[in-house]
Amino acid sequence: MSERLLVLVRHGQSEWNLKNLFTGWRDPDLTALGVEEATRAGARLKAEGYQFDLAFTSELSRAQKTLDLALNELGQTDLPVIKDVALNERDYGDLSGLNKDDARAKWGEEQVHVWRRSYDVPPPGGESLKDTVARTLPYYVTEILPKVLQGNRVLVAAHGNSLRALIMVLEKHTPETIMKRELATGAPVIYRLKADSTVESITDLAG
Ligand SMILES: O=C(O)[C@@H](CO)OP(=O)(O)O
Repeated sequence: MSERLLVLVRHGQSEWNLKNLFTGWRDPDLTALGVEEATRAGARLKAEGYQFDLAFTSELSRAQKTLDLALNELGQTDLPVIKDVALNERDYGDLSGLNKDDARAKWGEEQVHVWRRSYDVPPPGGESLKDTVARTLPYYVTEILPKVLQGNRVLVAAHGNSLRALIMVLEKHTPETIMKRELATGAPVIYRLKADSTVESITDLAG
């Protein structure tokens, strides 16, 4: 029987997560803690007995490095890896590089929360979650999902908001409930899919 296994993991802490800066498409490296989180993610997956046939990641180094570190722990450094811009973080536009607390002081707590977590209000010059879904979902449907349904065990290392875009569909969130769905760095979320591509089970390896 096919496993139909899909594991999503957000990259480990980045330099800009640590500095509390809006990151989006900017390309900071992982911190030492981020390296540790990514390594731990791979070790957790290995301890639970997971192995993979294929991996996907974004074109940003924090996600690629997280994947490399996890695969190293899994003993799967030769796994085929597909990198695509469709899995990049949500573009934060003009907010990229700004400090989140400075932004709250300038535009107010509520406005910044709306930019960060609302479904369809984009930050100035950037993408809303809805815009992000519009590029990640077609990629998921055409490139990732068919591989899972064919029986490949698939690992995806990407970003808080590009993964929330996929999770919105997988977990059937509404624009309201997705606002509260946070994803911890380096914490794999394991989905088993049914043959009709809906979710059979979810296991969160957070903590
Ligand atoms: O800065 C970013 O790109 C994201 C993810 O770290 O931040 P936020 O949680 O504000 O969407």
